[in-house]
Amino acid sequence: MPESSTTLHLDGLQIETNSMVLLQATDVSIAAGKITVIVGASGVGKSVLLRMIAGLIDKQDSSIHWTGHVRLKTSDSRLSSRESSGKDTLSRSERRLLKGSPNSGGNVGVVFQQFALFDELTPAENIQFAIDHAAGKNTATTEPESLTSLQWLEELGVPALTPVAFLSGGQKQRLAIARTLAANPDVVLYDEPSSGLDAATGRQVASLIAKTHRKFGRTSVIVTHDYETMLGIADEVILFDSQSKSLQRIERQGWQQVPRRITAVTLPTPSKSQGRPAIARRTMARLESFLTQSGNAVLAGVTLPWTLRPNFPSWKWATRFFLHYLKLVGGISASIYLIIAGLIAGFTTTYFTFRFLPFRVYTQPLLIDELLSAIGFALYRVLVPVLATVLIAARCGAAVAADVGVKRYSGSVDAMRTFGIAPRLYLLIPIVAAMVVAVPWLEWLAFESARWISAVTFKVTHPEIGDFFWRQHFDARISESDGLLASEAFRWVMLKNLLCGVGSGVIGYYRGISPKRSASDVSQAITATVLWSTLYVLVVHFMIALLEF
Ligand SMILES: Nc1ncnc2c1ncn2[C@@H]1O[C@H](COP(=O)(O)OP(=O)(O)OP(=O)(O)O)[C@@H](O)[C@H]1O
Repeated sequence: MPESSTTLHLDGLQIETNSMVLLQATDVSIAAGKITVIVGASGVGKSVLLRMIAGLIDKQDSSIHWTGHVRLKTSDSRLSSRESSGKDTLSRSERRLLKGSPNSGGNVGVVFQQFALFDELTPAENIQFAIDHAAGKNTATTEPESLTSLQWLEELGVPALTPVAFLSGGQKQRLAIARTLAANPDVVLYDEPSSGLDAATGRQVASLIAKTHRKFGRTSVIVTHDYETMLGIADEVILFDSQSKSLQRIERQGWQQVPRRITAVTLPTPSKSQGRPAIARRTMARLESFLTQSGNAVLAGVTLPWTLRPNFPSWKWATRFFLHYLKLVGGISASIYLIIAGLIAGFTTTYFTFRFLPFRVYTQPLLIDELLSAIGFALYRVLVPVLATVLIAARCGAAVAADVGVKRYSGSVDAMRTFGIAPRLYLLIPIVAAMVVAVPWLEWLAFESARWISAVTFKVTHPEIGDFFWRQHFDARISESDGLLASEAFRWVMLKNLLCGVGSGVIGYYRGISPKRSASDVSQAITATVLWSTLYVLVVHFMIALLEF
């Protein structure tokens, strides 16, 4: 059996939330190559501790504060090379997130309670993703694994052809374990691996963890309140004591007493500020969150060009995510949506302009050619761009916010971080690139539909005049003499498309990626994206119109 030589040290660790202390300054070492089970009552802070060890809680996090250090130490000289070989793809804020944590290069893998799998990828692709991002790592385990993704699936008994969404809870759990191990981390953290499973399945999961631990040899840490299931496979047990708020190592002879020593968490008495009327508290919290998010939005806008530098760890995966987002924002449903919008705009402008022309019998013969070129001009330069980009901002911005929000809520974004990958690389940049490609395409579809229906409408309402006349005048002020693509009009339209598309994608991304504690946070992110991105698009059109005309 290969054995990990990596010990995990928690030095002077103190963790508190805004309302209570979870852990008093604590020093603990977690033995290399062993299974350590951390048990504690529900709500004592086990998941927060695990997220902290995994480098997923920023020291500047507004709701959880921690001090102290988490260190990985190998018994040979390989640690230093591991630390310096961590893939440097993280943005400044993400590097700050991992500062003080050992997980800057994917050294600590996490099997998340909610599995945190990528639903849009197949089971094999989920594992390949981990393998590709573990490649080149100088491992501290004695035998680096070189299984292929299909071998991992076979090893853990996960069906290769079933989409991730259709796997059972137990199969997802096994896939999550396989994916974490495939990334070749030194330390594997398991977050409540038996939660939500019946007793028999919980025991199966425990023996699977023991089996993979024996076979692949990592330092394993299981955080659980299900001591009955997990004590059976433990080498070491640490109690997260809710009274003393400390981590206490329990010697083997004391394990039988663990159930008695797990005591329910005492909820904190409300502090003075919490004693304020609920409405005042909620209003203050909302105002604070609004100001923080507005500040973050301005900062994100200013640093965007730097954030978008494409230093991908793998172009293959960047392309894979780009294609996912291209389908999401520019696929069939979005295309049909924009075609319908174009048809409505083209029909209404053409039909109603002539239908409600004042003193029609006299004015139409005089104005008909001018009116047609004005309709063409207005549709091309203003109406279709405004309509299309507003609809795209709402439809595609919401799709982006929903996709990223669900990834955030389900833990997939955290999973990416534990592989040492900044989410901006495979989420933000592919989203922006997909918008840059999709928005001109969707706008073109909308305009061509408007143009076509305008011709049909004119032909039906003016059968005596005919096609040629319509074409001659509708296009008169669109393409000008230097050809459509080289024309100034085209450049203005493209500028509006790109500004609106990129902005809507960025708003959707940042709304989606902000912390999500419940499903309603995801729906709020979607609503806010629709609101802010449509408003942003209208402002862009207004500002550009001032320059353009
Ligand atoms: N992001 C956060 N901001 C503020 N408080 C938090 C946050 N996450 C967790 N808490 C609080 O920290 C405490 C510990 O939560 P945690 O989820 O770690 O408990 P746990 O021991 O894992 O419980 P369980 O076994 O029921 O999952 C809870 O009171 C929780 O409300």
